[in-house]
Amino acid sequence: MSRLSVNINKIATLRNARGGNIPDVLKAAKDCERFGAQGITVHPRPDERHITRKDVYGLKPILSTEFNIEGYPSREFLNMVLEVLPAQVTLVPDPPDVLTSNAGWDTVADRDKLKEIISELKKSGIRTSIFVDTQLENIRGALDTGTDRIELYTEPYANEYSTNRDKAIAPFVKAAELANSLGLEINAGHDLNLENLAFFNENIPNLKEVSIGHALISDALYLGLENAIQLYKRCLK
Ligand SMILES: CC(=O)[C@@H](O)[C@H](O)COP(=O)(O)O
Ligand SMILES: NCC(=O)COP(=O)(O)O
Repeated sequence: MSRLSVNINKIATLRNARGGNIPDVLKAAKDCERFGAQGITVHPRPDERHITRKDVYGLKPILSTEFNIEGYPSREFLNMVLEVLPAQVTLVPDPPDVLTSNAGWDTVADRDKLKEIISELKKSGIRTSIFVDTQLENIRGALDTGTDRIELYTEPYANEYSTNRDKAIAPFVKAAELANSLGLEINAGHDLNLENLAFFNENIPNLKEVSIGHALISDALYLGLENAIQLYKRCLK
């Protein structure tokens, strides 16, 4: 069964809109765990538009499930995660001003840089994952970086799902089969939702974990957080 890590960025977006502490991001993270989340994901960005450094430090001691921190590996980011020591760090190649993540790593061109960073993180006992698209050379290249896992960037799947879901899933199945054969573990995320998640999970062999934020928190406005988390988990059975 694949595990659900709830990305709480959007709860912080709402909080930051007024500058106070409503909603309380740390409490929301604990509530997500209580409602069944098997992990909490955050993606602190340099402008702290949602998750702040303070949130990252505040979350670590209170979480009882897997803490996954995503981000671009600037020296500042690396120093923070090496202090906080989450269970998993997901490296994402985002420039600082990007609206949201929109590409995976070029694992061939960035191999040496990724290798060095991944080795540093692994020495501290942190599991590593790198955000990648489905190009097979990027999956093969991921192996050379020494990463434990890849996170498949699922926006192209989500975009095509409603027009042709078989076509949408095909490159992901190929990428997952190759990753499995290389011994790379597989996570996935970006724009997964209640409509497209079950089909993705059914078709991707050995999918370890999905991280979902935007759609799940949006659904929670209508369904409530507990119901939303339970409905997403049902798609992962
Ligand atoms: C790597 C990834 O797909 C997610 O972390 C996504 O980038 C969420 O970030 P935002 O919430 O800032 O859009
Ligand atoms: N790694 C993907 C993630 O954490 C959440 O992405 P999204 O569901 O907000 O698109």
